[in-house]
Amino acid sequence: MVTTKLLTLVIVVRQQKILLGWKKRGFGANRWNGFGGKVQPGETIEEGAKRELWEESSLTVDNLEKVGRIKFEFVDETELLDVHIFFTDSCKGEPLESDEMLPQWFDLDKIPFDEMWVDDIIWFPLLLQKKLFKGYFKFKGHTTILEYTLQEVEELKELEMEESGF
Ligand SMILES: Nc1[nH]c(=O)nc2c1ncn2[C@H]1C[C@H](O)[C@@H](COP(=O)(O)OP(=O)(O)OP(=O)(O)O)O1
Repeated sequence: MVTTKLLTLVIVVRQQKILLGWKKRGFGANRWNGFGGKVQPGETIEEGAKRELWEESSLTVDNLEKVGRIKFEFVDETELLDVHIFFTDSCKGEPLESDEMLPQWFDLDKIPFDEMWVDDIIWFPLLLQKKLFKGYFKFKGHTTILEYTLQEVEELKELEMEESGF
Protein backbone atom coordinates (compact mmCIF):
# COMPACT_ATOMS: atom_id res chain seq x y z
CA MET A 1 0.00 0.00 0.00
CA VAL A 2 1.26 3.45 -0.87
CA THR A 3 1.27 5.97 1.98
CA THR A 4 1.99 9.68 1.91
CA LYS A 5 4.10 11.52 4.48
CA LEU A 6 3.24 15.19 4.98
CA LEU A 7 6.39 17.31 5.31
CA THR A 8 7.34 20.97 5.44
CA LEU A 9 10.32 22.84 4.09
CA VAL A 10 11.09 26.47 5.00
CA ILE A 11 13.43 28.68 3.00
CA VAL A 12 14.73 31.67 4.95
CA VAL A 13 16.14 34.76 3.24
CA ARG A 14 17.57 37.85 4.97
CA GLN A 15 19.51 40.72 3.41
CA GLN A 16 20.24 38.96 0.11
CA LYS A 17 21.39 35.81 1.86
CA ILE A 18 19.72 32.44 2.19
CA LEU A 19 19.90 30.32 5.32
CA LEU A 20 20.48 26.61 4.84
CA GLY A 21 21.17 23.93 7.42
CA TRP A 22 23.72 21.16 7.13
CA LYS A 23 21.63 18.14 8.07
CA LYS A 24 23.63 16.11 10.56
CA ARG A 25 21.42 13.03 10.74
CA GLY A 26 18.33 11.33 9.34
CA PHE A 27 16.73 11.79 5.95
CA GLY A 28 18.81 14.05 3.70
CA ALA A 29 21.83 13.89 6.02
CA ASN A 30 25.11 15.41 4.82
CA ARG A 31 23.43 17.92 2.57
CA TRP A 32 22.45 21.57 2.87
CA ASN A 33 18.67 21.60 3.36
CA GLY A 34 15.93 24.02 4.17
CA PHE A 35 14.34 23.58 7.59
CA GLY A 36 11.34 21.35 8.09
CA GLY A 37 10.01 17.93 8.89
CA LYS A 38 6.93 15.93 9.61
CA VAL A 39 3.64 17.63 10.37
CA GLN A 40 2.37 16.31 13.69
CA PRO A 41 -1.22 15.39 14.53
CA GLY A 42 -3.22 18.40 15.73
CA GLU A 43 -1.13 21.08 14.05
CA THR A 44 -1.69 22.83 10.73
CA ILE A 45 0.94 22.51 8.04
CA GLU A 46 2.07 26.10 8.68
CA GLU A 47 2.27 25.47 12.43
CA GLY A 48 4.37 22.38 11.73
CA ALA A 49 6.66 24.42 9.50
CA LYS A 50 7.15 27.11 12.18
CA ARG A 51 7.78 24.48 14.86
CA GLU A 52 10.42 22.70 12.78
CA LEU A 53 12.05 26.02 11.91
CA TRP A 54 12.28 26.84 15.60
CA GLU A 55 13.49 23.37 16.61
CA GLU A 56 16.13 23.20 13.90
CA SER A 57 17.37 26.81 13.76
CA SER A 58 16.02 28.71 16.81
CA LEU A 59 14.41 31.27 14.46
CA THR A 60 10.84 32.43 14.93
CA VAL A 61 8.50 33.93 12.39
CA ASP A 62 4.99 35.39 12.53
CA ASN A 63 3.88 34.42 9.05
CA LEU A 64 5.23 32.06 6.49
CA GLU A 65 4.36 32.41 2.81
CA LYS A 66 3.31 29.17 1.17
CA VAL A 67 5.11 29.10 -2.17
CA GLY A 68 5.09 25.57 -3.46
CA ARG A 69 4.34 21.94 -3.09
CA ILE A 70 6.37 19.02 -4.41
CA LYS A 71 5.62 15.32 -4.29
CA PHE A 72 8.52 12.92 -4.24
CA GLU A 73 8.39 9.27 -5.19
CA PHE A 74 11.29 6.85 -4.66
CA VAL A 75 11.29 3.71 -6.79
CA ASP A 76 10.85 0.52 -4.77
CA GLU A 77 9.59 2.53 -1.79
CA THR A 78 5.93 2.67 -0.83
CA GLU A 79 5.99 6.07 0.85
CA LEU A 80 5.42 9.27 -1.10
CA LEU A 81 6.62 12.56 0.35
CA ASP A 82 4.25 15.51 0.06
CA VAL A 83 6.46 18.51 0.82
CA HIS A 84 4.83 21.90 1.45
CA ILE A 85 7.34 24.67 0.82
CA PHE A 86 7.32 28.03 2.61
CA PHE A 87 9.35 31.22 2.25
CA THR A 88 10.12 33.95 4.75
CA ASP A 89 12.20 37.10 4.69
CA SER A 90 11.00 38.23 8.12
CA CYS A 91 12.44 35.72 10.57
CA LYS A 92 13.37 36.86 14.04
CA GLY A 93 16.46 35.92 16.01
CA GLU A 94 19.82 34.53 15.09
CA PRO A 95 20.20 30.97 13.87
CA LEU A 96 21.75 28.47 16.27
CA GLU A 97 23.05 24.98 15.70
CA SER A 98 20.70 22.19 16.80
CA ASP A 99 21.16 18.42 17.17
CA GLU A 100 19.89 18.02 13.63
CA MET A 101 21.13 21.06 11.73
CA LEU A 102 24.09 23.41 11.42
CA PRO A 103 22.73 26.67 9.94
CA GLN A 104 24.80 28.85 7.62
CA TRP A 105 24.06 31.93 5.49
CA PHE A 106 24.91 31.84 1.77
CA ASP A 107 24.93 34.61 -0.81
CA LEU A 108 21.95 34.16 -3.11
CA ASP A 109 24.30 33.77 -6.08
CA LYS A 110 26.39 31.13 -4.27
CA ILE A 111 23.80 28.58 -3.23
CA PRO A 112 25.70 25.26 -2.79
CA PHE A 113 23.53 23.22 -5.16
CA ASP A 114 26.17 20.51 -5.57
CA GLU A 115 25.77 19.69 -1.86
CA MET A 116 21.97 19.81 -1.83
CA TRP A 117 19.15 17.53 -2.94
CA VAL A 118 19.53 17.32 -6.74
CA ASP A 119 16.00 18.59 -7.34
CA ASP A 120 16.73 21.89 -5.58
CA ILE A 121 18.62 23.47 -8.49
CA ILE A 122 15.54 22.85 -10.64
CA TRP A 123 12.90 24.54 -8.49
CA PHE A 124 14.87 27.10 -6.42
CA PRO A 125 14.89 29.60 -9.34
CA LEU A 126 11.08 29.73 -9.22
CA LEU A 127 11.11 30.22 -5.47
CA LEU A 128 13.70 33.00 -5.69
CA GLN A 129 11.64 34.74 -8.39
CA LYS A 130 8.68 34.63 -5.96
CA LYS A 131 6.67 32.36 -8.23
CA LEU A 132 4.22 29.81 -6.89
CA PHE A 133 4.93 26.31 -8.14
CA LYS A 134 4.08 22.65 -7.88
CA GLY A 135 6.07 19.65 -8.90
CA TYR A 136 6.63 15.95 -8.88
CA PHE A 137 10.00 14.18 -8.81
CA LYS A 138 10.60 10.47 -9.19
CA PHE A 139 13.90 9.34 -7.68
CA LYS A 140 15.97 6.19 -7.96
CA GLY A 141 17.89 6.13 -4.73
CA HIS A 142 18.50 9.58 -3.31
CA THR A 143 20.67 11.06 -6.07
CA THR A 144 19.07 10.21 -9.42
CA ILE A 145 15.97 11.89 -10.80
CA LEU A 146 14.23 9.57 -13.28
CA GLU A 147 11.50 11.99 -14.28
CA TYR A 148 9.87 15.14 -13.05
CA THR A 149 7.28 17.78 -13.69
CA LEU A 150 7.41 21.36 -12.45
CA GLN A 151 4.92 24.08 -13.15
CA GLU A 152 4.19 27.58 -12.03
CA VAL A 153 0.72 28.16 -10.67
CA GLU A 154 -1.19 31.42 -10.50
CA GLU A 155 -2.96 30.92 -7.19
CA LEU A 156 -2.30 29.12 -3.93
CA LYS A 157 -5.51 27.15 -4.21
CA GLU A 158 -4.02 25.32 -7.19
CA LEU A 159 -1.56 23.77 -4.76
CA GLU A 160 -4.41 22.10 -2.95
CA MET A 161 -5.69 20.19 -5.94
CA GLU A 162 -4.97 16.51 -6.32
CA GLU A 163 -4.46 16.06 -10.02
CA SER A 164 -2.28 14.18 -12.46
CA GLY A 165 1.34 13.98 -11.40
CA PHE A 166 0.32 15.43 -8.10
N1 LIG B 1 14.11 16.02 -2.46
C1 LIG B 1 14.09 16.92 -1.48
N2 LIG B 1 14.56 18.17 -1.69
C2 LIG B 1 14.56 19.08 -0.70
O1 LIG B 1 15.00 20.21 -0.92
N3 LIG B 1 14.09 18.81 0.55
C3 LIG B 1 13.61 17.61 0.76
C4 LIG B 1 13.57 16.62 -0.21
N4 LIG B 1 13.00 15.50 0.33
C5 LIG B 1 12.72 15.82 1.62
N5 LIG B 1 13.07 17.09 1.88
C6 LIG B 1 12.95 17.78 3.15
C7 LIG B 1 11.54 17.91 3.62
C8 LIG B 1 11.74 17.98 5.11
O2 LIG B 1 12.05 19.32 5.46
C9 LIG B 1 12.97 17.12 5.37
C10 LIG B 1 12.69 15.73 5.86
O3 LIG B 1 12.16 15.81 7.09
P1 LIG B 1 12.67 14.87 8.28
O4 LIG B 1 12.60 13.45 7.82
O5 LIG B 1 13.96 15.40 8.76
O6 LIG B 1 11.53 15.11 9.27
P2 LIG B 1 11.66 15.24 10.80
O7 LIG B 1 12.66 16.32 11.09
O8 LIG B 1 10.28 15.37 11.33
O9 LIG B 1 12.26 13.85 11.14
P3 LIG B 1 12.65 13.38 12.58
O10 LIG B 1 13.39 14.53 13.20
O11 LIG B 1 13.51 12.20 12.27
O12 LIG B 1 11.34 13.05 13.20
O13 LIG B 1 13.62 17.01 4.11
